Amino acid sequence: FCFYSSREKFKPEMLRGKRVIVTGASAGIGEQMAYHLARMGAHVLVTARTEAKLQQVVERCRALGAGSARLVSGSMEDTATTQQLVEVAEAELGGLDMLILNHVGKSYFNYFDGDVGHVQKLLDINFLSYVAMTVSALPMLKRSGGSIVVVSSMAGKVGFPFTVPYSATKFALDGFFSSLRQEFSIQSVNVSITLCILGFIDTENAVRAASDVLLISPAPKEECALEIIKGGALRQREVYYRYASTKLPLLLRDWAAELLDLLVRQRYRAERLRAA
Ligand SMILES: NC(=O)C1=CN([C@@H]2O[C@H](COP(=O)(O)OP(=O)(O)OC[C@H]3O[C@@H](n4cnc5c(N)ncnc54)[C@H](OP(=O)(O)O)[C@@H]3O)[C@@H](O)[C@H]2O)C=CC1
Ligand SMILES: CC(C)CCC[C@@H](C)[C@H]1CC[C@H]2[C@@H]3C(=O)C=C4C[C@@H](O)CC[C@]4(C)[C@H]3CC[C@]12C
Repeated sequence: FCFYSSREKFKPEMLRGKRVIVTGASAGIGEQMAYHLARMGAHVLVTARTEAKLQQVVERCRALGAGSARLVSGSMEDTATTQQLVEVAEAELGGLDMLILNHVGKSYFNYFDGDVGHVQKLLDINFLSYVAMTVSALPMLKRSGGSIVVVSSMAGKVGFPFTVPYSATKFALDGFFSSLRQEFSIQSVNVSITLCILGFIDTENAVRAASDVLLISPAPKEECALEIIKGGALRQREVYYRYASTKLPLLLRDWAAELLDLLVRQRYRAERLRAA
């Protein structure tokens, strides 16, 4: 009874007029999320480093019917970017309903090379900037009873080979945001936190990096983007996409970890990695 009665149905109208920040929106899943939000009539504020690409995304969002569309360009390593995003949301949108944290810094798909500096840099971009954005946007989200959506990965729940620095940053997100969700619950803070556990998705960067090595076909970024938005709008604690290839393998994780590790390794053709 509890299971079914708590399942509200998603309707695109849920996003109409909502004010949403999407990070990493110049490409891949973030770009597709911006288009879905635009079709639903949301006010979208997109961000990434490449201003020219963001300009095109904003134009397409307007054509698709967005309530409004704006951009802030800059690196998430830079606190000035987070500050500017929050200022634009406050001054031009009058607040914020949903913060979608999606960007990731460039890494390599190969054996860990021992570069500690790269791990540090990736933690700054993939983890610390998520924390900083959350802290800066929280007053607005508390006012609106809004939502934080954190895009993570199966690699943030299970150790996969060839993504050592990346995986560390994604595990960190789970620790931070799952702990924070508990505190919000204790303090009755009406801000939802949705952690998204994604499998292999067909974005340009991911396919280029990994498709040769992986014996898994990537899932479509358009559908992935929609499932993330749905989960955020319904205030779900976690989103699994695709469900069968993420949620089901996780059933093995705590009870048959060695078996899961073995099944994972069988899906990699390590001999095809380009020499590091
Ligand atoms: N694709 C996949 O197979 C999977 C993806 N995911 C997750 O989904 C999310 C999106 O992935 P995907 O769409 O593939 O990623 P992409 O590589 O396609 O896009 C990454 C985005 O982040 C931006 N970005 C990169 N570096 C910075 C920076 N320093 N500051 C600000 N923005 C930056 C890029 O724009 P710009 O270069 O202009 O700054 C771009 O818009 C990520 O969180 C990823 O971990 C999870 C599981 C699998
Ligand atoms: C065998 C099953 C239990 C499921 C396995 C799923 C595996 C294969 C999935 C889950 C998470 C995926 C990685 C990811 O999160 C993000 C990126 C960044 C991108 O730029 C390059 C591709 C990469 C490394 C993905 C590669 C494929 C991974 C490991």
